[in-house]
Amino acid sequence: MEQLPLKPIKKVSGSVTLPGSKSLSNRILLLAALCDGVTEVRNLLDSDDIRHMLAALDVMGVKVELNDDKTVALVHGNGGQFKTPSEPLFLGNAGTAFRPLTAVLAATQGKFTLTGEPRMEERPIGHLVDALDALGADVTYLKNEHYPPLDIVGKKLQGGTVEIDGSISSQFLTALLMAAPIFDGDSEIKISGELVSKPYIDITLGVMRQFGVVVEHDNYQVFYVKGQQGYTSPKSIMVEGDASSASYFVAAAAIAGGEIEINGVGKSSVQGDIGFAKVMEQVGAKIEWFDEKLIVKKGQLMGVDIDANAIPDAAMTLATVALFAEGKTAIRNIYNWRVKETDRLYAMATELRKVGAEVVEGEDFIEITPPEEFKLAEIDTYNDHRIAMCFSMVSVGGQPVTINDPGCTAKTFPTYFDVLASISHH
Ligand SMILES: O=C(O)C1=C[C@@H](OP(=O)(O)O)[C@@H](O)[C@H](O)C1
Ligand SMILES: C=C(OP(=O)(O)O)C(=O)O
Repeated sequence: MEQLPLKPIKKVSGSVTLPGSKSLSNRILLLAALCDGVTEVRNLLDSDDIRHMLAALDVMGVKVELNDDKTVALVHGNGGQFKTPSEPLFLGNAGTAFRPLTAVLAATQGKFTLTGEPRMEERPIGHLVDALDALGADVTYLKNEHYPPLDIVGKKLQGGTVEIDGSISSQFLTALLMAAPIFDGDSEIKISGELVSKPYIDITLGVMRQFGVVVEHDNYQVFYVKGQQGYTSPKSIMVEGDASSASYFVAAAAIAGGEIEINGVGKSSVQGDIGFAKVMEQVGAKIEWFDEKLIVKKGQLMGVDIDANAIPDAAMTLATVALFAEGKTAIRNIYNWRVKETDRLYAMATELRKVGAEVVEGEDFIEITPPEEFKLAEIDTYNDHRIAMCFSMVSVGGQPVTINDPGCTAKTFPTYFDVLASISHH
């Protein structure tokens, strides 16, 4: 296994340009494929999660031309006339590929098998499949009930009134919303359970709007989508920078100072994870807000107690910021950390203890008290990009640390450690 020893960092300064948002990239690619005609996608993310979506589109007969650094794509949409692939669609551990493709393929002609990495087979999809079943779709579990891999025999779906449980992942609702405009009739989608990760639904509705589909809703409880609409290509579309990826640089500047300019997200961001910068202001970071840029400086950091349900990905970064804040930090209402790339509550608690923090791991929360004395540790990353990126904060705080399997950042940010090195002073 590769290991990356990180030396203590004294100061960070300079400027970073964020790679494109994972959430936007995969939504845009799929909707562009469902259009007739060509869509130019600019600032596309080049990472594993996007590669899996691109590979799936390729074997289903959607032509996508990429520029040399794979950040501009010309997607030749074929109106959703997907070719039945001769082999299973392997989607890695990309939730933003697996869930939306499940719903869209269930509603288009063809036969598809969707598989993924071993961890994908442990990530639930039952709430989405239940809703698709209720709409008359033909989706079969190939191994364990409620989990991938899946067999899908796609067909025209009529729509109608359907319930979907929103309490484990917002991606199930996102998937159903993205498929609903290609149903034959209108849909009324009712949420059961408390809808988690709500800002991701705004990302979905925003991208659908850019592709010509307007969804009405009653306070995120009932969604109304007209059938037989199809999507209309915006011709050219820009992916804004990844707000979850921004969290590491916001945190680094807040911990180690100097000043960092973060280009690609700002006050006009459509991504909920921009809310992490607001949380960091509460923690003590000094932030200047521009439309598509942030300038962040160090501050006196204090532990906070927050409900992080709306920002599950970026909130992980707060768990390592907590190592350098005064007093206790509590991150609450994050049960679904347990069903992501790994059981993130367990993994975070375990690795934070290795560096000397006192940690309480609750069923849906984590409380962190910073170490009295840091311990030299090798951090296991559980094939979870965010654990690897979060624990680089230990070095940002002036402590040496070793990151095991640093290559796992390829899921969303393959160049992360190079970018961090480019702003680091030892
Ligand atoms: O829709 C999306 O793009 C995402 C939704 C969130 O998942 P959940 O809704 O499962 O919390 C988030 O954690 C994931 O990284 C991306
Ligand atoms: C939860 C994540 O990914 P996915 O899109 O696979 O759910 C993540 O990127 O933190």
